[in-house]
Amino acid sequence: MTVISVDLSNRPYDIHVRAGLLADIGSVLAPYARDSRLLVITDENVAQAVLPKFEAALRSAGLSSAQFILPAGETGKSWAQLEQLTDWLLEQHVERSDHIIALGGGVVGDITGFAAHIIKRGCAFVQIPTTLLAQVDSSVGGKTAINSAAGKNLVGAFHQPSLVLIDPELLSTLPTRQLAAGFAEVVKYGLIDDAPFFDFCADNLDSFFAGSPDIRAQAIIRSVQSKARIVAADETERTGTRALLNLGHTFGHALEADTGFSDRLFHGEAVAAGMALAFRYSVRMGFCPAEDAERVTELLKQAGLPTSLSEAGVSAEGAALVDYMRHDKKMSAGTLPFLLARGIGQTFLSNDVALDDVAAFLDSEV
Ligand SMILES: NC(=O)c1ccc[n+]([C@@H]2O[C@H](COP(=O)([O-])OP(=O)(O)OC[C@H]3O[C@@H](n4cnc5c(N)ncnc54)[C@H](O)[C@@H]3O)[C@@H](O)[C@H]2O)c1
Ligand SMILES: O=C(O)C(=O)C[C@@H](O)[C@H](O)[C@H](O)COP(=O)(O)O
Ligand SMILES: [Zn+2]
Repeated sequence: MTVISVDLSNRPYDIHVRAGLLADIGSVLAPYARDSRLLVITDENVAQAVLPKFEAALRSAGLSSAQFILPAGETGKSWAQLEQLTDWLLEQHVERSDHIIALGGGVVGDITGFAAHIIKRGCAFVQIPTTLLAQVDSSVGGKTAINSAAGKNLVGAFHQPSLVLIDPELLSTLPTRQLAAGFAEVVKYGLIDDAPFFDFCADNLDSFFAGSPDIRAQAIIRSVQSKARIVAADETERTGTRALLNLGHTFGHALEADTGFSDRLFHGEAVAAGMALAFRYSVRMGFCPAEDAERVTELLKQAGLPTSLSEAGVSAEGAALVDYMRHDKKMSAGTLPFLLARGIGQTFLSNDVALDDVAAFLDSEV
């Protein structure tokens, strides 16, 4: 087993990564149960694909669970679902000292973490991520949120999990399109500050998608190590370091909004198109060699991901997309800091981007 620590001074926690971990999860979770019982939040697909094995593992350790099952997909991250979820937790007489279990993808993890943050003014939670995206990104770092009418993740809180348990074997039931969406956030770590990891992703793409346990484990561990390092350096995105994890997201969240936060464009797919756009915009600004932007687009395309507005199914005008960006949480005193790149592995935050120019760039892309 690989254990990665998130070294936060006042609330450090561990991430366990091991193929086959699910079978032993009962004994790992036993210390987090009250009266041998756990409160588990999941979604309808995970309830089919993973929950039976999860419950069997709990039973073998003498534990039982009560479950709240969200609808699958981004609609699960809504005010309506948050209300139902918090009502259910109260019906279950959740206590502040309880650890709520998030068993699922980023949607389950984000809303469970937010519910845990607000219920009885805060209780603990454990992340058991079941998608690639959640294993490499959303389960680590404590960003929790729901979406609102104005945009993505606009209502939320920083609330760190107590423990993250990653079993790469859970990806065996994940549809290929979801695997590719998660792969975009894996590639992101290479693009931020780890060019050799970008090369690893390119060199091992076929093995990764073919299901090589070794390559998948390496990709997950390296991603989680990057995320843990960045989060520990800037837990609440105050210094600019954590903002690096937002590469591709200012464009991506606008694309998700334009496609209605729906299965027309998954989050990871929007991030892929957003990263390709961020690299091309960096070329336009004179920061990045065109060749690097082309390599980024090529790798994402090979993974089956969208790399342009049209491939993302977006036909909106640049000005309309920029209007979504005005809700970006990085916006400060009328300026939107933008993640740009000087090349692969050389992402930086720029305060010199004019939104009118971004709109013109987007119009030139169509
Ligand atoms: N908090 C963060 O730091 C952070 C980071 C990245 C993304 N996010 C958020 O995460 C969300 C996207 O997460 P996601 O891509 O995991 O989407 P998701 O949670 O919607 O899961 C994708 C799909 O896979 C299904 N699924 C999950 N596990 C499965 C399994 N093992 N086998 C079969 N099907 C399975 C789900 O039911 C769903 O239909 C977005 O809302 C995004 O904003 C948050
Ligand atoms: O953990 C972070 O910080 C990230 O930015 C990770 C992103 O992949 C993730 O999608 C995050 O939810 C986006 O953050 P937001 O603050 O733009 O909502
Ligand atoms: Zn993301």
